[in-house]
Amino acid sequence: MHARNLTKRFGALAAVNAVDLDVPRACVYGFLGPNGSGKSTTIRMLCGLLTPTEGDIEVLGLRIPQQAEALKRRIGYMTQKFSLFDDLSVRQNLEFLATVQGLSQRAGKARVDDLLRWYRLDDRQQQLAGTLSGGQKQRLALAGAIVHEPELLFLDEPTSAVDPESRRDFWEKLFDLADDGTTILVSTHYMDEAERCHRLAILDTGNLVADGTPAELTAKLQGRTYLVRASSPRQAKDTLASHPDVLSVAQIGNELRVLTRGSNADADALRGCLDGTNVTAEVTSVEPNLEDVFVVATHGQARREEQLA
Ligand SMILES: Nc1ncnc2c1ncn2[C@@H]1O[C@H](COP(=O)(O)OP(=O)(O)OP(=O)(O)O)[C@@H](O)[C@H]1O
Repeated sequence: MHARNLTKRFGALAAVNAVDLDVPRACVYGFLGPNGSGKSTTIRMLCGLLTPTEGDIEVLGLRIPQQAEALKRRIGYMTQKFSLFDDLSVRQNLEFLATVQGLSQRAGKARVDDLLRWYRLDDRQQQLAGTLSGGQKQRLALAGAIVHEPELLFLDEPTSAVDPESRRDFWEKLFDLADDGTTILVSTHYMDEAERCHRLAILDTGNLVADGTPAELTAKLQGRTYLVRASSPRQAKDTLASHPDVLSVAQIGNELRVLTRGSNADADALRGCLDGTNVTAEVTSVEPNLEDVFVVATHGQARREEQLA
């Protein structure tokens, strides 16, 4: 799947701005970004639900939106709203979707039997979908999205409404699908989920601000992350945050995680910054993580906007 110069404007707002994307087959590709950064809008354009203002899209060898009709049967789409029929049973939901996707009654029944078993819903097949727990609804929605064995699956924040164990379980299912050759594009707010993806794109105010494997993205931040254990974390935080080379300081328990703008501000510079205050502190260099990548990627954009304003 490829997109070039993908742009969507709603009036004066560029919800998605000149985004280039390349998603390899059988890859779990993550889409990360703050609220309103354009993740859903991008996904909707890629699956042919929304027409771009500008740009070219090729999905599974088809030009989108021109060939969106031919794409429909080959993709699955699931959002956080799960789009289930609450008044139909678990089995009826899946059988309905199988019919909509053009499976014969026999093939549909066999496929639904398999899905109910794989997604551990076989003992609940007569239960109304509206009465399932969040995690069960999510499994049913995923089963529904893949009833026609799509080659490509779009998942728009599929785990927002479920507990951590259900999220983990859900991701196991995604990797099973990817192992079988399904390409998965998934948007998320959760760093632990982003960490699991084969590749990631970070969006901010409609712009693609970073992309690569999680390891590539974190490697770029080597030498910029520090842990500070201070006698007075709040005071140390205020002092460090005012240093021009410090991009962010986050308090985690009694420790501070400091992210610098470049390798100019090293551990000695941070210690120097706290000299002259009555705070005693221990500063150590730590490995960057994806949250750091996210902060850098989204801060950069905010800064550019400040400069433009
Ligand atoms: N149909 C529309 N008309 C006008 N503005 C829209 C429309 N759809 C989306 N937007 C705007 O485009 C921007 C991007 O929205 P989008 O839903 O793609 O973001 P998102 O990254 O998916 O956010 P979230 O994580 O909150 O779901 C937002 O400012 C939103 O208000």
